[in-house]
Amino acid sequence: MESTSDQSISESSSGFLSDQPSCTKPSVIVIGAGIAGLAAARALQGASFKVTLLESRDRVGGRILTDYSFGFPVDMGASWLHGASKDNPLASLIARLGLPLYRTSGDDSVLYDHDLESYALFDMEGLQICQHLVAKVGEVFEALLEETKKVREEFAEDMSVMKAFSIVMERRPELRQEGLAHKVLQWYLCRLEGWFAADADNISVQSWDEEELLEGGHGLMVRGYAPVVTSLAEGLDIRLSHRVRKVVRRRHHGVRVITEDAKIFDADAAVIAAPLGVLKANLIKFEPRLPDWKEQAIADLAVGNENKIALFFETVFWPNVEFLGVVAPTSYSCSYFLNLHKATGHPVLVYMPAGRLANDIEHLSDEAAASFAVLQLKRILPNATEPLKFLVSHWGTDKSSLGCYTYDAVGKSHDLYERLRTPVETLFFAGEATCHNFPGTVHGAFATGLLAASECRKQFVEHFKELNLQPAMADDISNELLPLQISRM
Ligand SMILES: Cc1cc2nc3c(=O)[nH]c(=O)nc-3n(C[C@H](O)[C@H](O)[C@H](O)COP(=O)(O)OP(=O)(O)OC[C@H]3O[C@@H](n4cnc5c(N)ncnc54)[C@H](O)[C@@H]3O)c2cc1C
Ligand SMILES: NCCCNCCCNCCCN
Repeated sequence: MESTSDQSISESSSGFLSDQPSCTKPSVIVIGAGIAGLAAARALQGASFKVTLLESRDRVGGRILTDYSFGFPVDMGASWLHGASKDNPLASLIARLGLPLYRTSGDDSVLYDHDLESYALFDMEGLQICQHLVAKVGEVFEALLEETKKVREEFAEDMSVMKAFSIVMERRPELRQEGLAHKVLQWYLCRLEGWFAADADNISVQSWDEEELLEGGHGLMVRGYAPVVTSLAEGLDIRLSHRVRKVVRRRHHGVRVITEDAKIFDADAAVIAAPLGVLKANLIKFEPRLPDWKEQAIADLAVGNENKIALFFETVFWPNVEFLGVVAPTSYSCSYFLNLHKATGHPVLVYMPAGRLANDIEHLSDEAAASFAVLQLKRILPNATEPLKFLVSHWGTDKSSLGCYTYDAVGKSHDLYERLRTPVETLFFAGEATCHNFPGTVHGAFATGLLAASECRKQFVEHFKELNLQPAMADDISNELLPLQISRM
């Protein structure tokens, strides 16, 4: 299947497009060993395909990255299961692996993965803000969001969430907040921007609430997400450090995939499970070019940024709450720290900037980024100690991600996710950016991997009748019902 120069090309694809039915196994190349690529590869292998997974990094998991250098797991990418219930496509796997969850929020919270059960908000002078004010401003924020729905019905043209807010404030001056309440409102906005990984002046008011939120609230993966990807990767033919640079659709021989060091892989089909950021930057060339509608979807979907700065301290010196926040006059200057001690018992705070702030911090050295996070902490807890160790993510500039996850930009339709997913001949597309219902999530990406596998199998099933290809849902990732282990109900 693999060869190393353009001159000596191995012809190992089964000749799917020839007239004769084939009795050799159909072959597929999956590009990208994130959760979507792993799910697709596993399901296709279970369906009797010969599967080769090409991964640019020297590890699997993609935007799932559990770091163990503190001596215990810390997720530097995804860390929540959004929708901690049996309806989640990942629930059965997580339950079977016995991975505990710590629920940080119930359903329908205005803060998505948090609620107001366990937190401490401070102003820049270190004064804690009374919970009554926080709850009251939360209600105002919800009212503002509700009012933006009326605005979008009135205007034919899309606009940003920020612009819609300002129209609402003009009309409903009683919703405007002054002084400390204004700063708390900015903090709510900062958390909305964190959820979408984009600034409110870039998020579409038409589409921001199109995604589906599964029931069950939001559960932190207490032992990290790594065991999920490790279990999916088991037994697969994964070629690490294989960065794909070209995908060629061939007339009679399926697909040829070429890596940056000129290795060539031929197969009957390919699943493209590389991140949208990578596709947008044209790091993978398609020959012939992808159809216009597909190129347009790649161009029009937007990728945001969110990073994590994990600070490992000798001891806990902060309040025993799930998160700490700093309010400020603009959402850009607000801060948010996740207290991992609450869920895991380890003295770690994770500072999470998003949008423009995440991009700006990503241009700093890791030391400067960690100092910036500690500075925000010292504003509210002047006796904060220096961390023993720190970790800094770089999702926006890492050329294997080039962004954190997808969001709906102003003037662009939510249908683009489906367009990005739609196959082109023998090319199937998977990944969070192809998920209409749950974009930007682990479970959404996982579901698209299974879907791509299922569509790929369907395309081949007629031609490979004799082989009796199995349904493209491997037994070990089926919907067996085991209960999730969840604390903080
Ligand atoms: C900071 C952060 C926090 C998040 N928090 C959460 C959360 O709490 N809960 C949640 O549900 N989701 C969260 N997400 C989103 C979630 O991580 C993603 O939606 C999901 O992991 C994406 O999976 P994927 O398989 O689509 O893409 P990826 O995981 O990015 O996989 C794509 C793979 O393709 C590889 N690749 C790239 N280019 C090439 C190439 N040229 N050739 C070969 N391989 C290539 C990459 O290395 C990668 O392994 C978060 C993301 C980030 C960054
Ligand atoms: N409160 C911390 C925010 C962590 N970000 C997780 C967001 C995961 N995806 C959101 C999907 C939005 N479409």
